[in-house]
Amino acid sequence: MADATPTRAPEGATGVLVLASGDVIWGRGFGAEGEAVGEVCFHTAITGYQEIMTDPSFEGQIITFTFPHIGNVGANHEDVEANHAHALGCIVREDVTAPSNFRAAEGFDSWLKARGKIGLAGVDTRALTRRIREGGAPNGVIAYRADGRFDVEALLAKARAWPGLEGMDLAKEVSCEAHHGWEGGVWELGSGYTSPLPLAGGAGGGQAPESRADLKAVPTPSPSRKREGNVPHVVAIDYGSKHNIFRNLVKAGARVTVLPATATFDDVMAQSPDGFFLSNGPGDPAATAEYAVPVIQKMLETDKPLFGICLGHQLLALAIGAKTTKMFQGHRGANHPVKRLEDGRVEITSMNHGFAVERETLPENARETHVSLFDGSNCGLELTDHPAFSVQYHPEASPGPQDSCYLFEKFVGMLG
Ligand SMILES: NC(=O)CC[C@H](N)C(=O)O
Repeated sequence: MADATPTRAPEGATGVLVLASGDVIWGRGFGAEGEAVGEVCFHTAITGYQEIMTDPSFEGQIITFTFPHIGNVGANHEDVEANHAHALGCIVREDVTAPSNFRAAEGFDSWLKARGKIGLAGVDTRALTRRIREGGAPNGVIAYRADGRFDVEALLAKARAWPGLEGMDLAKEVSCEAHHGWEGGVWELGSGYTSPLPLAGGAGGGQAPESRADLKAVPTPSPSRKREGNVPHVVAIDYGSKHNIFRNLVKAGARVTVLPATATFDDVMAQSPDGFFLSNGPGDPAATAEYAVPVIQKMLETDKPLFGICLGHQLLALAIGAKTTKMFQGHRGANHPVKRLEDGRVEITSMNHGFAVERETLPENARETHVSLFDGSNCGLELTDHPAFSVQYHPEASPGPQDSCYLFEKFVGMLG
């Protein structure tokens, strides 16, 4: 890593990462040309780069993949967790090779390019990861120019001017615009996405990929259809949700209606829910809390069950008076062990968070249910006076292990 001086790119370098500290890391650009500023984090998952790039929780972040071979199974139309790619870009060790997989529809390079996302290859990702582990997740700019001409001073100024994720509300920006019904279950080998509920227009085989427009075309079931066929109705608040959460709720037997992050309590109740779901999402939970917490507090005044994941967990904690804090480097990977305190069982989980709930601030009516076996941080809570619980990790996997899928069944089972 060299000091930031306005230099020409070294021979062959078409991409660069400029950190706010002044570190300049050269590499080879791929995907879309351009530049983007955000927080640089690292992710330890070995598979699932498409799900990771499309996870809306990564809005505002540039992902360093610690696994050296990223992109070699290409990209397909199914492994997406939202209708857009949300991570700003990715940093990888080896160049992306031609895809080799029966499911690949195109290369990872062209997939990123079509979504305006920047890739940087040829980086010593171990050194960068060590830097993040020791110094915390830095702000930085990732840039790709095929002609290799960069104004490093300007990129550095941009990295330094970026205010950082703390205090930033991004949920509103990635949430859906209007409420819609969710259709479609989980993916299965051989059949693709299952569709336990009929799809709009009679199309079978799961929701169309990467098309929020298609989702909007699905008529929202009228509240009068609530409990139709004894299917419990979950109203989910979309703070930047991953699709696999909704697929798992459907698999567990629920009907799901998705509402925007800014939905009011009246909007929620107009859907006649049997239970509430609070989704994952990007940014600082304390910033999103300004409009989310009053709604959640009203939800807790009803007798209906509530379940939250990741940002949803943090927002539930804030709604009951606890506090959240920015973590030093965050947790992002598909192998994070978590201990379930009730019986000591260990769940290997998928994680992606940069903020955490401060356990000491949990009120008397909340009980900690899960802790991280990596650093002891809080990973779950339940209320003792209300049927509400939440987890910091991602039981829906995508990517990652499915040890914690039982939580969807637990929640839907509570809906009575
Ligand atoms: N995956 C998530 O929901 C992330 C929550 C929050 N934005 C965090 O980084 O901690």
